[in-house]
Amino acid sequence: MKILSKEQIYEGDKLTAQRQNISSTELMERAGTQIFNWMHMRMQGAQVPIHVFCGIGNNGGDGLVLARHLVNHGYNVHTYVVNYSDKRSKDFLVNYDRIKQVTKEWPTLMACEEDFPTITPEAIIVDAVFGIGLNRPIADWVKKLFQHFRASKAFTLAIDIPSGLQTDSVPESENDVVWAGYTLSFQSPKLIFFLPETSKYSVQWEVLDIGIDLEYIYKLNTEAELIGKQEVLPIYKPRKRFSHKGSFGHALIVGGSYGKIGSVTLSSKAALVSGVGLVSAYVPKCGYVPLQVALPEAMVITDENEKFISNISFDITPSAIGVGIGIGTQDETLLAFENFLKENKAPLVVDADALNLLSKKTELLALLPKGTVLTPHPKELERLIGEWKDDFDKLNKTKAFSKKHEVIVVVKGANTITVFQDKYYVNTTGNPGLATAGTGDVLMGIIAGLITQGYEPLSASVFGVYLHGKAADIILEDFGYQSMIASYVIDAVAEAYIDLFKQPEQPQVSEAEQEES
Ligand SMILES: NC(=O)C1=CN([C@@H]2O[C@H](COP(=O)(O)OP(=O)(O)OC[C@H]3O[C@@H](n4cnc5c(N)ncnc54)[C@H](OP(=O)(O)O)[C@@H]3O)[C@@H](O)[C@H]2O)[C@H](O)CC1
Ligand SMILES: [K+]
Repeated sequence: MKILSKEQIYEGDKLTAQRQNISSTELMERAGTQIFNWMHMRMQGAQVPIHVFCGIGNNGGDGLVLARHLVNHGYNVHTYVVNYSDKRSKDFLVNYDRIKQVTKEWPTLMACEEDFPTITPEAIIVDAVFGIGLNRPIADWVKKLFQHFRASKAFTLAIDIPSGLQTDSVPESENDVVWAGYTLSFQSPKLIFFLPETSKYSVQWEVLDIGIDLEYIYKLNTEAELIGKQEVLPIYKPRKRFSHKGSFGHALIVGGSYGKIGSVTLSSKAALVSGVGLVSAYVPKCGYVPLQVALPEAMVITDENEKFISNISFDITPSAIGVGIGIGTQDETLLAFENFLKENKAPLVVDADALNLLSKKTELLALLPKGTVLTPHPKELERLIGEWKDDFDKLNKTKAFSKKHEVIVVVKGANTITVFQDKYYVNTTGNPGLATAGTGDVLMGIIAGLITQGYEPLSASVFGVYLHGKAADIILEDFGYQSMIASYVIDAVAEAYIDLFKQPEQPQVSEAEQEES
């Protein structure tokens, strides 16, 4: 799913109105009605107090449409206009008139703290104060209103985006923002739903379809894309009936040091379950027995050194190489890595300590083949690109780094983001159970394994991140967040592949809709 910028969203509204020959007021009616349908399906007329707080722009206008429908359906609704400016939008005014026609209880105008209503914890707050039009610091009393929402402990439903957030920046203080339990977003999810610093403001989100012109969306090139099953299915390469193990390449996993051989075992096994034909592991001598015992499917090549890698040399021709897990940052290993990079022609995935070696000697970056995949966790990323001010700065710096060195950077996190050239691929699978030893080794093995099978490095990264997260989601039911370990994730990769071809569940249909049909 494409993640549109604010400018692209406004453009989509305009084009839709033109091409469908509807007014912006009608588009707002669709938006507000969709929110109403969503609530009505869940609430079925329940008399819970609903407080709808509307700003004076189009986000507020959506709120007024919703409030009118709630009134018309007999809900216990209170509507407020948060009067932070005199410059009301045209469609806000149209809907301000319309709601006055359906109720004697006109919206309450609010202009200072004294106007705040009491909100009980069992009430529902609808936040339609600011949408994507927020463009400057917010008045103090409005910030206080947001804090009043939070202090009430009432369930908060944000329309389009939690008020106080902008689509392309991180707020200065968490007190300046509405903390929404749920956000119903129009047309496109917002990038801030997926970034570590801003995702907490919208615990859950959903996109509502308001009928934006499909051709416009289809042709649009967006900076960010959300990666789910629909996006990875076209990447998947079906197997031919007459294929054999030679058809799926030979992966080489280079890594390990004394006490850290397990990382290579995990990566090699992950490469195997991703579908490679052959896997070899290159480890220091001390890794020979453990690997042969733990993973009989793998072949093992040993370094001349007992405890760490000192000279990466082998006489096989791997289709792709994954390097770095458990390798350490010894000077001898750095030299071995440098010599390896000077000779190597195979596509590469670089992880863990090999990333730290790159940060230690940045000249090595020039030796990476084009399209090399780097898979840093936040600390490793910081060593590569330097400190960042906030999540947007981090993404911009990563993008610049990716362009400069012509590499793909997989920024690992709750929503792993693969960055390549001008684009962000935001993954949707995975869960906090993955915050455990060895899961990074598994991811590296899967990505290296996919490249080995002939996937382009970018596709392998996006698909690999998806499969890895999906495997973790599948085993969540059995192991929970606490007891999930990396080996179980490997075991579930098979199920993650199979899940690609499962039919989606039928959407939930409300009783009201069933009766109508
Ligand atoms: N396709 C869609 O997604 C649709 C979305 N809709 C809804 O429209 C909003 C965006 O509406 P907009 O009117 O552009 O903006 P807001 O409602 O967010 O803000 C209103 C105006 O407030 C001014 N502003 C901005 N920041 C501040 C501030 N800190 N203090 C005071 N005032 C501020 C600004 O106007 P200025 O001219 O004064 O700069 C804003 O324009 C979107 O989020 C959806 O909810 C449509 O209803 C349907 C289609
Ligand atoms: K809002």
